[in-house]
This record gives sequence, C-alpha cells and structure tokens, in this order.
Amino acid sequence: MSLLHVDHVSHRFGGQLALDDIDFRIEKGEIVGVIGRSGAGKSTLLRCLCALERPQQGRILLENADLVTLPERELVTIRRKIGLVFQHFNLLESRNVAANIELPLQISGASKRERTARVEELIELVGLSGHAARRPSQLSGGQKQRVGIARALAGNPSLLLCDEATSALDPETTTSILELLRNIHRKLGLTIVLITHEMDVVRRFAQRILVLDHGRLVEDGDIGRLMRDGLENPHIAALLADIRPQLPPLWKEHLQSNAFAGAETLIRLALVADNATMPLLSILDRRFAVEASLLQGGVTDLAGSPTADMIVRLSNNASEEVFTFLRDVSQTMEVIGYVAPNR
Ligand SMILES: Nc1ncnc2c1ncn2[C@@H]1O[C@H](COP(=O)(O)OP(=O)(O)OP(=O)(O)O)[C@@H](O)[C@H]1O
Repeated sequence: MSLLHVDHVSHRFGGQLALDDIDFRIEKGEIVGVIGRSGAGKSTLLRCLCALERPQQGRILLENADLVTLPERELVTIRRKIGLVFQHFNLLESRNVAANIELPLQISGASKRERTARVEELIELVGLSGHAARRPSQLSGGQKQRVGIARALAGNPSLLLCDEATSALDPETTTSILELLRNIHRKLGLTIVLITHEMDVVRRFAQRILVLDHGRLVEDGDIGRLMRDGLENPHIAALLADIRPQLPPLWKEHLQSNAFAGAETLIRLALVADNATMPLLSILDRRFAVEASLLQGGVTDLAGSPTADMIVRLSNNASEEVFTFLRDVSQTMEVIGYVAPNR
C-alpha cells in the first residue's frame, strides 16, 4: 500500500481546469519535489492533499483513507497525519517558540507532560536549543522556518508537506533549511513532499520530481535521470531556464538576430551524460579550425551528474559541418544571435 495515492484527480474552477487527471503514488520515506510554473496547479494540488479542497473527480488516498469522500469530522483526524510547512511560517506572535510548537499538541489534547517533553525534543531536533522563550519577531527567517518545521512535526505526521518552504529565504538560509529537512528525513524516515517553483531547490533536495504544467502531470521520475536528460527535455529545460547561464549584458547590446557578412555566431548548448566532460573548445579548434570561446557557463552538477551548460562564441569560419557536429553532441544547441568579429 502506498502512503499516498492521488488517483486520477481533476479539479475545475469555473471554466478553468486547475488539475487535469493527476495520477501518482508516493511511497513511505520518499522525498518528492513537485514543481511547476505559476498557474501550473501546485497550490490547488496542495489544498487537495491536505483536504482543504475536494477535487471534483478522482480519489486521494492517504494510508488508504480517501480524503475526497471522508466526512468532515473524520478529516480532522486524517489532517493530523499531514504536517504542513508554510512559505511565510504562519507563527503566532502572541506565543513564544515553545508555545508555537506546542499548539497542535494542545489542539489534539495531549497532556501537559507529553507536550513539554515533545516540545523539548523538537526544539533540539530543529537546532533551536536556547531559543524556546523567544517570540517569532526576535528570530531570523531561517529560525522562524525551523519553528514552522518543528510545529509541523509535533503530531508525528506520516507526511510532511512543504509549501514553498524556502521561497522567502536567502540562498544560505535555504541551504541550511534543506540540510535540516534532509537530517530529519534521515533520522525519522519521514516522507517529504516539497511543492515549489524553484528548480534549484528541487534538484538539490528531492529524489524524485513531479512536474506540473497547465494542471497536467507532465513528468514523474527519478531526479537523477530527469536532470541528466534535463536540458534535453522540454519540460525540465523550461524550469531550469532561471539557473542556466545568461548572456552578459555587454554582449546583449551588440547582438543581432540575423547573420551578416563576417558575423561570429553565439550559441547556447548543454552537454549531458558522457558528453558533459568532452573538451569541446579544443575539438572545435583541432577538427574544424574554428576558434571558440566560452562567454558564460561551464560544468555544473545536476543531481550528482556533471552537465555542461554554456554560451560559446564561434569564429566566422564556422561552417554548416560545425553546426551539424554541435547538434549531434547537444540536442539543445541553439543559436542565440550574431556579433561583429573582435567584440
Ligand atoms: N479559487 C480559484 N478560483 C478560480 N481559479 C483558480 C482558483 N485557484 C486557482 N485557480 C486557477 O487554477 C489554476 C491553477 O492555480 P494554482 O494556484 O493551483 O497554481 P500554482 O501552480 O500554485 O501557481 P502559483 O505558483 O502562482 O501559486 C490557475 O489557472 C488559477 O488561475
């Protein structure tokens, strides 16, 4: 039995199909990233997963209980199996750190002794020892999110759902929160679903990725495989666009979209799998006598595999044979434009 089975779920707002026949399973202990651009359906899916929205079609089975058909009073119990971590933390300023973490335990009727012991344990788990008496306003964004995570874990959920949990944080704090989530996963074997629009977060954290696009599930697979094919897969490449090398502004100014006599060509290409580490520039020089210079990019690590992603300038003697070779080694090779020589 899967921990979660989203079984052919569709949901419409008026004429707008927000979720279109979404179907996937999540097994216990998985770390899954759900990614999509704005309007892809991420929030709607999240709301359905925590039974805040009932989809019009399909089933959502959490440990075999169908969130779509359960009566409201039974949903209260089921919702306790889901820990929610929010983008903007949603902490109560009237309560200190310990009391914020304690809140769900109070609501579920745990005894004072149980609550105190659990809160102490959670404060240590999220690295906030010594901060129990502080108010949210006395904490940094990263510390607030640690409180949010501790509160989400208070009731020992089966599933931790993180809704853009790092989107309000700076890159360094994002890294520390992802490390914390990874540690928690290791220690507790918890199942974590991270819903985000940030590909960089997903590629660093998740084991598996689900890509939503216009309400449809367009990719579902092992992150290593998808990242290795990533730049050659249109859905993944579009999501990676933000973290791909960009042409420096100085070059953009002089870029022309049509070729002209004597023009040099600027190309963007990604080399994946075995091609990632090929000495491309020296091959172009030796085999084709084309002078190629790297303007931006290099070899990066995508889910543990080297991937070269770069913008390259080719001298004006690059023939059709050269472009055929480049398309052969990189399916994503594209001409960005043309510049006058000696720029
Ligand atoms: N309450 C609503 N009423 C009408 N349409 C809605 C409602 N909520 C979402 N939609 C529509 O459903 C589609 C999916 O929206 P959703 O908010 O789930 O996307 P998202 O991926 O979370 O986007 P974002 O990253 O911008 O939050 C969008 O076209 C949106 O306009």
